[in-house]
Amino acid sequence: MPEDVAGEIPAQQPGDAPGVLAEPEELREAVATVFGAEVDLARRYAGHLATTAVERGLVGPREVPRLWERHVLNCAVVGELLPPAALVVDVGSGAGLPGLCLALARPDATVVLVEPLERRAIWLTEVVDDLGIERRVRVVRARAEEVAPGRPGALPPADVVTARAVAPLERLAGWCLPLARRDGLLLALKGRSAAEEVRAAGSALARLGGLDVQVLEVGAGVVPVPTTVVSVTVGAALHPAGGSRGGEDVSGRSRAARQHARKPRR
Ligand SMILES: C[S@@+](CC[C@H](N)C(=O)[O-])C[C@H]1O[C@@H](n2cnc3c(N)ncnc32)[C@H](O)[C@@H]1O
Repeated sequence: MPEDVAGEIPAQQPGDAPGVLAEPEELREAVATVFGAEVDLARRYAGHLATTAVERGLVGPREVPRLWERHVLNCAVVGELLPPAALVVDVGSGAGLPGLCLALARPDATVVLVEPLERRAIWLTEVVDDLGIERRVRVVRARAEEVAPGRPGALPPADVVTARAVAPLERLAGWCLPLARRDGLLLALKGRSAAEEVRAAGSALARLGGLDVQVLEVGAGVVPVPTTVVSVTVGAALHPAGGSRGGEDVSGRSRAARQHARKPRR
């Protein structure tokens, strides 16, 4: 058991049946703040990361002791940037980072996890089913370019497109900005390279239709190390005809229905 994984609930080991992974004592308050009523589901997701994701090569075994701080919480705090009842498309989800963390931190959101690798998409589908959140999380096995407007597999325009560790900002923007509605956001989790990437990609972002590029820190005062996010707003140039979302989202619920939806069952 990793030294910093504490709690009454035994920690998971590769080879164990998926269960829960308790957060370290020093992160207990942060986890409760970020996940609220969904904390048990977050622990079960972390249990999957520590076992089945390691066994299937989605997560390195050395990441297990720092899953909560460096991965789950680091991603989940980005939930504070989502508008109410948002449709979120997470590009290159891998093991659900940040998409699944956001779905658990913000149960009012509907999340589409876009992941091209079959092994990862299968694992994501199994975890979504196990957590019982399939009504608000959908897994799409595709590259971002394949779900862009005009393609046969096009997704409805998202309020927010997220990505972590997928590609340099300029390439990422080329893939992600077309997936968002007009005035929607690309939120790219970028770490220390954020300001430098923004400088390097500046004129390309404008050419791609991105506006109001900002480097934000989220989770300050909640988690030990805030998360750095590059936020880019989608301008009218990308959606001259409007590009707003129609009546229904990927879950088949209207925006009004999502806004008034009660928290989904566990
Ligand atoms: C380094 S992993 C990061 C996974 C996860 N976002 C994380 O932070 O742990 C990059 C992921 O992006 C996916 N990917 C690469 N190119 C992509 C594309 N064009 N569209 C969607 N996903 C892509 C890969 O399959 C892989 O799962």
